[in-house]
Amino acid sequence: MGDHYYSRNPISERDKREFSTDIRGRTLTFSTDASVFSKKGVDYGTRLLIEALPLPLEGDVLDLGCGYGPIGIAVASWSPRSRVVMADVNRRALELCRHNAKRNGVEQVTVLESDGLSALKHLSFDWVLTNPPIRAGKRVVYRLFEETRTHLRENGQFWLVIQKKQGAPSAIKKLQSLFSDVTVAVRSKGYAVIRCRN
Ligand SMILES: C[S@@+](CC[C@H](N)C(=O)[O-])C[C@H]1O[C@@H](n2cnc3c(N)ncnc32)[C@H](O)[C@@H]1O
Repeated sequence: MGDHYYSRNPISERDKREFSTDIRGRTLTFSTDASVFSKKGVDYGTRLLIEALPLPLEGDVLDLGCGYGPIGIAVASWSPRSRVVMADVNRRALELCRHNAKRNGVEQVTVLESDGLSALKHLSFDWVLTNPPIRAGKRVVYRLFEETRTHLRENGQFWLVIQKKQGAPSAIKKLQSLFSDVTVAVRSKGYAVIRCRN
């Protein structure tokens, strides 16, 4: 069985890379590796989500399924008054994320292994941000939506990006069953950035 980008302990041969990229006018440098999502550069949907956010963010932010860290690190670098938790199941991604946070001089981040929000039971957030693990399946993704709902503060916002062909219309229906206000903030090339409020 091969690795997935959502394996807990990827075993595939290492393929370490480093790239620098301009995000919202700031240059960030990331290391990536085999068995990590979008290892060759920041994913189109991820970038669209970061560009749509009303930065700087204030308060407690969760980057759910952080991968090597582009969302949480970009947000932290723009939002000195935020506290950012970055969580993933993939240990190789978490190791890269810790390295990348340091590499980009971002200090207010905590990187944690967590299946959904299971290791974050005692925490609540003003912002939850995700490019969800579609390949892990609808059951996992919808569970992440449900867990987010219970950990989002009253005036909190949940932002995610999803492709139409990967089930955006049914994801929006699921989100509408959980949140009172679900809006498509941006659409581009078949991707939708969705904002949910309680
Ligand atoms: C589409 S990738 C996005 C990665 C990164 N945020 C980015 O934008 O490049 C989804 C991430 O969710 C993680 N993931 C999968 N299942 C998860 C779960 N049950 N709990 C937390 N993270 C999960 C994967 O390991 C992967 O890193």
